[in-house]
Amino acid sequence: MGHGCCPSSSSSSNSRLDSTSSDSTLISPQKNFFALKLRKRSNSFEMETMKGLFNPTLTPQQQMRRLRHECRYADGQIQGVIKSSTSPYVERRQFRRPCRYAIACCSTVTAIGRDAAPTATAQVERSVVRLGLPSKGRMAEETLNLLKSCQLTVRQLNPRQYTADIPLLPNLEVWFQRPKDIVRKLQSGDLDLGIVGYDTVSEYGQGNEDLVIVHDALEYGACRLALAIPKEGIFENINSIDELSRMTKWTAERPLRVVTGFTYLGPKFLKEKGLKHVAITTADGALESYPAMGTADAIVDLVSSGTTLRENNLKEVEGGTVLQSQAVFVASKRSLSSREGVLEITHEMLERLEAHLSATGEIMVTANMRGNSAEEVAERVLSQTSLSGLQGPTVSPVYCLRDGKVKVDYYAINIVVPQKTLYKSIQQLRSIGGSGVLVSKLTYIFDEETPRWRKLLSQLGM
Ligand SMILES: Nc1ncnc2c1ncn2[C@@H]1O[C@H](COP(=O)(O)OP(=O)(O)OP(=O)(O)O)[C@@H](O)[C@H]1O
Ligand SMILES: O=P(O)(O)OC[C@H]1O[C@H](OP(=O)(O)OP(=O)(O)O)[C@H](O)[C@@H]1O
Repeated sequence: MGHGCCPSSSSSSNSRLDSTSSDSTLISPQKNFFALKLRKRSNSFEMETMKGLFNPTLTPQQQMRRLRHECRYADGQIQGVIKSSTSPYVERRQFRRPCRYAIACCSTVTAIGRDAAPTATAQVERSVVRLGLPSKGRMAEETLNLLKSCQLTVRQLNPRQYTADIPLLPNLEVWFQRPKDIVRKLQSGDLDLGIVGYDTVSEYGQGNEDLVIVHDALEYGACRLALAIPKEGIFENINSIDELSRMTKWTAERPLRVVTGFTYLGPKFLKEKGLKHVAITTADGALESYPAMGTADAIVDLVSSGTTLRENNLKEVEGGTVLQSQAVFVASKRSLSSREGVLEITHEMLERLEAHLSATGEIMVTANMRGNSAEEVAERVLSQTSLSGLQGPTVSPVYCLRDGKVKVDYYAINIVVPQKTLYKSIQQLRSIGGSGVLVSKLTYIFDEETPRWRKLLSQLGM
């Protein structure tokens, strides 16, 4: 596989391309990596950079087509020449409309067929660590918000770009991908870390032992994968999975028709539950409409509030929950063990996530209290049910100067209390003589060493 870059894009026949500046080409030392700079001819200071990775599952032709498409999105008027000089595939393309931009591209794209499996063999050499985040959909925004709350703000220069970074973690690249692709790319080695729903890890990871859950409860994206059947008709008296499996109606000729987007977890679950005559069909959305349309008897789909099921006259049954899900932090064991920097970044991210999540919903309360000694003040505080704090109150003397002498009349107390019981805590503090109460938000609560980190190390055999 060659590596290098083309000179700035060559001029086109309409000679309006201006790309003599070396700035129009950005060279990445990584293989299979492309980088473009789009330069506005009239204003050489206005530049846009696009970075990306050649997708090994696409042919070079498909890849270049996608690249052209992306370039157009970067600016509605971009026209130019795309050139890939060192690869087996070289494209020179002129666009019809007048060119205002020059586009140069360096690549080492190789002719890997579309059907090439995303296995570890397709892994590119790189020194940077890669984190996959959901590019869109219901997980995207909350993922970015969570990272931001942990001071791991993701910086995306252009909303159409698939890459971004986290300034606090310099050796990390962020890749925005569809949740299922994050799981696939962790397995193929194209990503090292990811944040997705546990349902997605389970469905697309299919028990792959290389995937390891680093943090299993990021506290958003909560839902469950569940079997649901119509409330009425033949299912009126069926309220459990056992009752469903005992229905004599289902035969090899007329099986229970189940529609699901979870074609790995769904059938596996039904088999484990002893349902013998089942025909699975797959669909992408609006599964709840299938039973009413008569195209399925049951569905296996995600449920969170249950509204969609209710509105479509469907019900869950006892024992019909395939799995409970929420957002998780997942990693490739292979990357953790062998790629430099992955373990360190994982540790820092895990510590920040845990400390932030521990602090969520907790409030720091500081107050002054008169007393004869720290012990006596502590006793008074501990006599109140809502003032015990995480490990008990911190009580420290407040020194003041009186008649030329240092005296202690007051003690400052610090306690962490749940936000929910804040008002009760304040009332209890006042009742034991607390005054000057300050309330402040907590960013992190760092524990000694997180059990999740110890568990991860043991899973890695460390
Ligand atoms: N009520 C819900 N319905 C569906 N997903 C939910 C729900 N609540 C939380 N989630 C989480 O959000 C994820 C779905 O996000 P999204 O809809 O963006 O993904 P997707 O449909 O898999 O995306 P794509 O179709 O582009 O691959 C689920 O995998 C799950 O973890
Ligand atoms: O229990 P509820 O809160 O009603 O949520 C459940 C619904 O949400 C999801 O659909 P989504 O809105 O993501 O659309 P989709 O089916 O097209 O993916 C899921 O597939 C259910 O249909």
